[in-house]
Amino acid sequence: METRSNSNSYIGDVAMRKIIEVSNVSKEYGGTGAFRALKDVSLDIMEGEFVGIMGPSGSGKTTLLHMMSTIDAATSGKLLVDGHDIARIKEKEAARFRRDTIGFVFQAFNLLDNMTVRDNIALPLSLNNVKAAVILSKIEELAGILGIIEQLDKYPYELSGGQKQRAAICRALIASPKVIFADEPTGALDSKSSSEVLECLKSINHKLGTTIIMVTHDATAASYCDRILFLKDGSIHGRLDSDGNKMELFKRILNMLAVMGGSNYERL
Ligand SMILES: Nc1ncnc2c1ncn2[C@@H]1O[C@H](COP(=O)(O)OP(=O)(O)OP(=O)(O)O)[C@@H](O)[C@H]1O
Repeated sequence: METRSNSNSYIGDVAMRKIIEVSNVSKEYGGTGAFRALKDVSLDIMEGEFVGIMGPSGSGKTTLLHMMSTIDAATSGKLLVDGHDIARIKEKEAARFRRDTIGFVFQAFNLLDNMTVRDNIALPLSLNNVKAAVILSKIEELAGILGIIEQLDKYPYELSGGQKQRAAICRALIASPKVIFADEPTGALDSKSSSEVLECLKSINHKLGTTIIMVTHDATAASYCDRILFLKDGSIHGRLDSDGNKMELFKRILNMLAVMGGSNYERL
């Protein structure tokens, strides 16, 4: 995540590719001029980053996630995802683009209770007419990384919350998306399950190079990120970069939230 520039960035000699480019994006709900949930937001997210979005309730976190994940359209401004201007591509192509490029993880898991975990994970690729053998081997590989091999033939209601979320992450990854958008992925989990899920997200970020963008209220969850973007009243209020020390970053997050005025922070 970076401030705007016209070219890709470099670390050493390695070019960092922008996967998301948000330029002066605003979002108004209830018709133009009614309520500005996002105000002229600009940011870049680089391929392979694990980025957190924090801010008080109502600050625009989910709205920004919906804009970047193309769930909803911005009122003004420009948004490029993997170099594509979603507002300019036809709806049919946009649906395929989303399917191939983006994966979602939600607080409520959204698994189907009448299908096994394996079938839940396979669903996005089954709908894409991918061969069964390819799907099954991909599921084994991902379930190995996420530690849910033994849960594959169970039904979601037989799993713990953490196992359900790890299954949901597998499903989000099955079509090999470049970006995973996670909206409060640990919001419904106890602290042990939260850590397991966050370790899994970190692991897929490292092993598969998947870019992860995560909205969270939880400073511990955010401390797993490479960078954190803080929203307040629909604008970017601050940014923190990790130097690799999770505990140090956690303290800096708490300081940032204190400076921002955390009166409507429910869970810190
Ligand atoms: N569909 C909508 N119609 C009207 N107003 C909306 C809509 N969605 C969100 N808002 C308003 O926009 C503002 C930002 O909402 P958003 O959900 O993005 O905040 P948030 O930071 O994700 O909050 P929370 O942490 O409580 O989930 C809020 O004031 C909210 O009431």
